Amino acid sequence: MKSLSVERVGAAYGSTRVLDGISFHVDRGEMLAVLGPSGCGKTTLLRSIAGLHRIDTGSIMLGEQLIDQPPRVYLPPEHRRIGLMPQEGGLFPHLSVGRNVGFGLVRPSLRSVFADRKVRRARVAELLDLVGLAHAIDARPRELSGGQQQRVALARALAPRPTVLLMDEPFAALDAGLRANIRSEVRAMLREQKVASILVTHDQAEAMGSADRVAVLLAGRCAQIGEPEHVYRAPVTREVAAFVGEAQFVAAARTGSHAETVFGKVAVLGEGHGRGEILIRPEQVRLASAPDGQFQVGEVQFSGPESIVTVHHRESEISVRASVRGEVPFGIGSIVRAEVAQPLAFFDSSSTTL
Ligand SMILES: Nc1ncnc2c1ncn2[C@@H]1O[C@H](COP(=O)(O)OP(=O)(O)OP(=O)(O)O)[C@@H](O)[C@H]1O
Repeated sequence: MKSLSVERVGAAYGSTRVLDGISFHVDRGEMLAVLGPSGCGKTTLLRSIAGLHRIDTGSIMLGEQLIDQPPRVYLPPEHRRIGLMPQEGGLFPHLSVGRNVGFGLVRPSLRSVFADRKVRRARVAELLDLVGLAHAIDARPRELSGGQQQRVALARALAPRPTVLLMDEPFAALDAGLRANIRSEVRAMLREQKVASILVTHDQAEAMGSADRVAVLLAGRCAQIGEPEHVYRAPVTREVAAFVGEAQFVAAARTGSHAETVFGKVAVLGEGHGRGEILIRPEQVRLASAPDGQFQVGEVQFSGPESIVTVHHRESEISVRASVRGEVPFGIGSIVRAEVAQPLAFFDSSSTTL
């Protein structure tokens, strides 16, 4: 069941177009991550859905309700059942944790649901319990850690039972370890509460690891939307490929569903004929010591559980980076054989270049 449908939405600041015909939907309990370079319009997209920025074309539906369709329909933010969780939590420092969580329950559109003070109190207690902070109800935000403050912000956003939760870089201020924990807790809670959500992030691993689907926004357009693994393995353009992970492009000549490359004949996605490039991710390259190998090790970069090994093709200018888990069994100058996991994405010479 669709919780949010965005159809051909356009938005601008003055004469500068920022969103250009964006369409997607988010199902109940589903998380969509929006990835894209700085300035591509991610925040504007969230603000438009929340009603904080007026769109100029297209339409937005919340469940079955049309909430935006210029110039006729525009439901103000306080009447949209949409929660917003900003980067820094944005808690009110002078209010207790409990009052922060209860803040959104007194808005006019919720008067009928949360009119009774007892009902509001019960909802606040329920939410604080859900995020594991029932004991902190009377504390001030400054008495809590960064991670706890983000959990309060989540409780506050969820308290009014929003249909959709919008999160704008919600974990950016947290350090790496804490971030991974909070992220999976939040994901589990949203799934359990069946709240549809949109997560805006710069962090590719965060998007890939927590979202059900990923949308890549480039210059105000949705370049690709799909399951994380699909977007990663089968990006539609070189730009998308480079945006969702380390992308290496290696010359190839395609015949049908195969291509000739420095790795030999490889299977490629799709069919066609002509010159172009295959996409290779570092973890798709497998290296093995072999005196008759075609590659020579140029550099070994240790980085904890895996190392990045750069190998040079002995008969061309081509180099690729391979990720090797654990101990690297060969040193600089070693001759190795390189194989790639298939099938690989293929881009025609004529398609967009980076
Ligand atoms: N209030 C504003 N007035 C004019 N231009 C704006 C305004 N807010 C944003 N912009 C411009 O609109 C474009 C999109 O901005 P937006 O903040 O939506 O991008 P973003 O993808 O969220 O960027 P970031 O990842 O850096 O937060 C940018 O070029 C930005 O400079």
